Amino acid sequence: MSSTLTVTGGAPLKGSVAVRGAKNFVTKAMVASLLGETTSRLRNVPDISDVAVVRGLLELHGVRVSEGAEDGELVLDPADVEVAAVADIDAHAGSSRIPVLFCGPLVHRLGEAFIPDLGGCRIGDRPINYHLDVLRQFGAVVDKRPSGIALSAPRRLRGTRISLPYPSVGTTEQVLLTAVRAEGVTELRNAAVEPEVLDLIAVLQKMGSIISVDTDRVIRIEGVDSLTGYEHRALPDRIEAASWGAAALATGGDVYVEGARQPDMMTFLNTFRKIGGAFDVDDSGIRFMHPGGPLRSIALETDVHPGFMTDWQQPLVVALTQAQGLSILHETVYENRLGFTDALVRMGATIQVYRECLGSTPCRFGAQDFRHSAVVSGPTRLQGADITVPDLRGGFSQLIAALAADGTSRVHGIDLIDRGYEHFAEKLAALGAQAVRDEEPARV
Ligand SMILES: CC(=O)N[C@H]1[C@@H](OP(=O)(O)OP(=O)(O)OC[C@H]2O[C@@H](n3ccc(=O)[nH]c3=O)[C@H](O)[C@@H]2O)O[C@H](CO)[C@@H](O)[C@@H]1O
Ligand SMILES: C=C(OP(=O)(O)O)C(=O)O
Repeated sequence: MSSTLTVTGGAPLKGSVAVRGAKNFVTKAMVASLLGETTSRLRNVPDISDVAVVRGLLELHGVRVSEGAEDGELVLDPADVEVAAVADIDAHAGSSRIPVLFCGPLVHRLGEAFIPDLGGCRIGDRPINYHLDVLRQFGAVVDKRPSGIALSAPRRLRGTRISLPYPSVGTTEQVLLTAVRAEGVTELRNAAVEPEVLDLIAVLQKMGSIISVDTDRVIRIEGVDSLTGYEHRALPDRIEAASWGAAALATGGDVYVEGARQPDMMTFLNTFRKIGGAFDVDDSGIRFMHPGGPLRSIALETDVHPGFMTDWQQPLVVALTQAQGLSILHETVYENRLGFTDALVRMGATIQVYRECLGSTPCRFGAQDFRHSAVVSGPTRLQGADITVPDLRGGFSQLIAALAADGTSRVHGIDLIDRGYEHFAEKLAALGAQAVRDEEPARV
């Protein structure tokens, strides 16, 4: 089955929604529980499908996962971690990218690991060469097979000196989850320092790790012999929060996002204000508003933290279709994250996609054949359309376009949006949107 949302647009979103823990942190903290000798408790866990996928994979490896006393609390007991059957693991292939982070913890615990083919959003090639290179540096033997990757370690993994070619979030997490129980010290240069990475470091420190985050993207980890479980409240999802902010702006609305946290969203808020959006920060969240009057076009370049997040780009582009003049967009993190604009063009947006780097800094994709820059010309009225969502953020972006558009849209394949947006159809209803979810046979 695949789900469809029928959206009748044209009305501003107004009201309040709450965001819980970040998809891009919670799933990693769940994996970290594999490293502990005792039970972990993770709070503020959202009800999204990526959490369910990681839970299933942990359970296959013998971790007992149950709900805690508090709503959104997971209790993870790793007392009986075991080697899972490859056939069972195979069933998880293709649904999430998190399995690759099981490598270090499983190799420490069991001396071996099998990782299925990865899923996640198709927004580029998404190789895992950095991951495999760092695992080899720690002393793991990596064997690529048709259905996944088998890892083994003839002896305990050893700390090492690593310099990443690019500050990859996932590879930084791979290094952290592996180095904490390796023998000796690991020094990681050119590390990612996204807030979700820092929250993972906080979890690992609670478990007994010794990790310092130095200046200039250098992280030092002193390996220890054993770790305990942790208790932790996940940081809020700054991508979901920004997505609701973008939806408020594009629809001319006013949305209070309970749980949104300003320090993690500074760069988004600056951009939001430059476009002409207004916001108010209080102790419990952020209110995002369209203050009336025309929106302004901007030049926008995505980058690693503290730059403008690539995951914010897709939702915000819809607001740019409503801004006066030409906005220039340069996507520098993923080579193929502008495909979602095709549907926006069908809905009446004027967006031209280019292979050249249109930003101030030439990026890794400039010399290659990737359509990774765009010019958005506005404002244009959007019309409802039949859309099949291409990926998680692109899908939410198209949903925003449907909400801003005149007429009715049918948005197919919204199960992809369930990966990272908790109960979004209910939240839309709470904001006054006319959006009805129904199931239909999968489209082939
Ligand atoms: C589950 C999760 O947390 N996903 C986030 C994570 O993805 P993820 O951790 O997969 O993203 P990375 O930071 O690793 O990827 C950044 C860039 O490095 C490249 N690369 C990465 C690894 C590798 O082995 N080889 C390689 O070439 C990628 O193709 C991409 O061009 O960070 C991204 C960048 O903030 C976010 O958009 C994703 O939402
Ligand atoms: C790209 C994303 O996630 P993933 O890495 O899980 O595909 C995202 O959250 O936008």
